[in-house]
Amino acid sequence: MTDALAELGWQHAYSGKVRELYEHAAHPALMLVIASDRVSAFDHVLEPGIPGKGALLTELSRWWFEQLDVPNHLAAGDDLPEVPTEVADRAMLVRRLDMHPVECVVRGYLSGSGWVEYQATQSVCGIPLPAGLRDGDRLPEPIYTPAWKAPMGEHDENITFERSVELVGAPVAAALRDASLAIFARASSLAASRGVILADTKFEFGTDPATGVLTLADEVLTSDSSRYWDAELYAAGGPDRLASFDKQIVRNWLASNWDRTGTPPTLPPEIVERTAARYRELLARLTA
Ligand SMILES: C[C@H](c1ccccc1)n1cc(-c2ncnc(N)c2C#N)cn1
Repeated sequence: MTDALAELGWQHAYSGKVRELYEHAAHPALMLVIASDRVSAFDHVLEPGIPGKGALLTELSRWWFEQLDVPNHLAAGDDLPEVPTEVADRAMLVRRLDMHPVECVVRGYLSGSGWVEYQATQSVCGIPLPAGLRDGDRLPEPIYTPAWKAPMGEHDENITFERSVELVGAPVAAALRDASLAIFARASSLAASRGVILADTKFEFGTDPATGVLTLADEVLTSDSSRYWDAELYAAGGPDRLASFDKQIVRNWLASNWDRTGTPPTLPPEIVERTAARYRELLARLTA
């Protein structure tokens, strides 16, 4: 695949856990984001990949970009560089932005790093919350809980809104917050109409150097950048109420087959296929 990319002038620029970023010398204002079939859990990239995951999450990002009435980084126009057919269904051709070093996290429910911080401080990112909340509880209203983008391989660090002002300046910090909360409201409402809870998500924004417009970047509202729960399971309140729509099968299998030391075991074919089916199901339910 990399030969086909190189033959078309694409040069590898950056590797994430599950995605790659490419540049093109003849098209400096464009970049290519390619999603792999790799899946990560417990901070490990697991083997084997999940067939179709990259394409399914790319399709979900594209669909959300269409649903959201905000400027986004998807490239359009005539003189676009060719993308190899081998990766086309899991690739996004995007405009190069001046990226802001803030992970714009919005939480409608208390979970993950928010739950950890809440237990210690009864707040998240400096936002005080009611006492007595449990892991997975719905918050009185969605909260904006930014994080500082840590270097590759390190955990992002939850920061206060005031710290984000120091990082990007007051006007951009306020615009990031307002845009993130507005998009989350729209997306969580649409997901709810499909019986899916959008518990939390992470947006990334940049400023378009050609126009100065704040622009939604990266992947958007995928199950890699968001927590999606099944609304019926959540309402039932059972042990699966916080089951990640796509990764719970993997997490449950690892919990019973790995002691969390060393590298995780290879996933058996049945777990791989059931997980692939869940990715397909999530896309089908959200985009129905
Ligand atoms: C974190 C993320 C990433 C993606 C894919 C693989 C590894 C990392 N990333 C996105 C940019 C980026 N830079 C300039 N303009 C853009 N439109 C984008 C985007 N999207 C830089 N890094």
